[in-house]
Amino acid sequence: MDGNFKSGFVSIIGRPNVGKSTLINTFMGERINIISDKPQTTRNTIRTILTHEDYQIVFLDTPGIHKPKHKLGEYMVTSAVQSLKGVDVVVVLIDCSTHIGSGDIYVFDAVKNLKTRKILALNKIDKISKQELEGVLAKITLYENIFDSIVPISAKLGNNTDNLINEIVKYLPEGPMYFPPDIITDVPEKFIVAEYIREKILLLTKEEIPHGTAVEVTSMKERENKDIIDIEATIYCEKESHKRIIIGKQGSMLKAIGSRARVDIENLLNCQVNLQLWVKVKRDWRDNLSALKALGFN
Ligand SMILES: Nc1nc2c(ncn2[C@@H]2O[C@H](COP(=O)(O)OP(=O)(O)OP(=O)(O)O)[C@@H](O)[C@H]2O)c(=O)[nH]1
Repeated sequence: MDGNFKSGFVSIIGRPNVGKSTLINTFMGERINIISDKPQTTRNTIRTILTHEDYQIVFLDTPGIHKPKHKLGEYMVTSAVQSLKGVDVVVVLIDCSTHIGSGDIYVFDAVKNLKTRKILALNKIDKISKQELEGVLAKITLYENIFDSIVPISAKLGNNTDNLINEIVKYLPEGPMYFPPDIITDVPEKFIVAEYIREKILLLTKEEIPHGTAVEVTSMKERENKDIIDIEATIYCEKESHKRIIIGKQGSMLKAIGSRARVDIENLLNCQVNLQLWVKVKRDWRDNLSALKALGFN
């Protein structure tokens, strides 16, 4: 570098499940955003800040772009497209281990006319052969004029992700440090704690339950003179039958969710945690605007 500090905002977009959160976590070397193999895991735009002596990148992790089915879906798409305005670089992520289809083309169309610099990152190359990658690259030539750079990566294994960072930095303007160097996210701890709990629900329950849940951390208190934090959180679900599943036989499911979440939260907060979980039914919360607001979706 020539000594001039570069900084800017970078949006990572792509259809659900392509690996956006995994990529940010790999860049950061820490688990910040929740990851699951079920699509539509990320609901809010989360800012993650990567500071290096020569640059600072503020990543915006956006909900996957997809065709909205209900109000929460609409919110997620609006949030994704909104985040493209006013950023310095857009990284479009696709999963090249699956067929490049209308979902990806929908994303290409969404960015086509943006003046912003655009990088296409072909993710999950660890899942395909060299030959298959060549096939993907050949197919992509149809769209390559949309992008300033094309970079194949494996977000999960960290393959070629340094190169992607270099490409991003190349397009960043000279600028100030927006956040102090030790700040890695502007999301309150409460939100991350709630996301960790939701991640365990996604991991441990099946079918319609995961997307019908929201988690609210209602209290986080440090015990006086003790290195222990008491946390209370409420899991909202849509039906009585879901509530029964989330609680499980004699509370076994809730216990499993709680103990796994607790390990992650203790790592995050670096101290002992006492976690109390409650389950409540809030019918149709996904279509209810005031319920969405109460749960932090603005
Ligand atoms: N094999 C492989 N799997 C990956 C890679 N990147 C992500 N995954 C997996 O793909 C799944 C989805 O990853 P996420 O990072 O949650 O995807 P996302 O795009 O943030 O998903 P949404 O939040 O739903 O939009 C997870 O099971 C990841 O482990 C990769 O490079 N290789």
